[in-house]
Amino acid sequence: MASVVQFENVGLRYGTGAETLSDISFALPRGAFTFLTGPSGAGKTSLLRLLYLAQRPSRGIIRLFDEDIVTAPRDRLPGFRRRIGVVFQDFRLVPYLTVYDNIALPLRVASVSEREVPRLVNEMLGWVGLTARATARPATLSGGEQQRVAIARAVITRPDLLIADEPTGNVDPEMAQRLLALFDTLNRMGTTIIVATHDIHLLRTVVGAKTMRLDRGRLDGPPMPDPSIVAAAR
Ligand SMILES: Nc1ncnc2c1ncn2[C@@H]1O[C@H](COP(=O)(O)OP(=O)(O)OP(=O)(O)O)[C@@H](O)[C@H]1O
Repeated sequence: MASVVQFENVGLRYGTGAETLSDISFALPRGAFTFLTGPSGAGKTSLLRLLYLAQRPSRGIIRLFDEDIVTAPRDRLPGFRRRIGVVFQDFRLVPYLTVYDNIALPLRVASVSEREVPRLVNEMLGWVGLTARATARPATLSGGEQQRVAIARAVITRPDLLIADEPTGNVDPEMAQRLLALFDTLNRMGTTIIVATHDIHLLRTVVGAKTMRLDRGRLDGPPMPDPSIVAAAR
């Protein structure tokens, strides 16, 4: 597989208005760690929605795992989705399930043996510092705790592609570092990662990560190494 993600001249228009995304072309090689930045309203969430197949482009070609997902038959889409972990900006936890069962959900969807589930879920609970809240329901958690559940749920199956929309927006800097370290570990095991963020401090934390910048629906250029990291390496 040459690239996990490939966009060629992708455009997205909601309704009849102006294009929200225009002429988007980039590739994410397997194992890449990429930050997507840009001002509010630039189109970051829209680009991620195209990536996790919640939205079809108005034009252009999108390939995921070397397959054209725009022309792929509908029954192929669940197979693509199972290989993708998503951390949504608004978390989207299942309100009537406990923290434990929210995190276990993707394992159960993937029919992982129930004997394996406790070990995997408890490991993730430890990583995100929520062991003591395993039996709580999402509504009783703080925003930052909900965000950590959302992250644990997204990474527990070790997806081929992890897409995260402002995954550290609700946590303190120390927890942000810890979550980034979790992403970094996953990345070293082969997961391709794309993280949309406003947080410029975050961009400096992952050595080797590249940054793509969106401005009013257009990419500034191909993925570039973060200049601060290049400078630090010299
Ligand atoms: N479902 C939709 N229907 C119509 N317009 C939309 C829809 N979703 C987003 N937009 C518009 O598309 C533009 C880009 O929005 P998007 O949420 O992708 O930006 P963003 O860069 O993620 O912003 P933020 O950093 O504030 O989350 C905005 O002008 C927004 O109003």
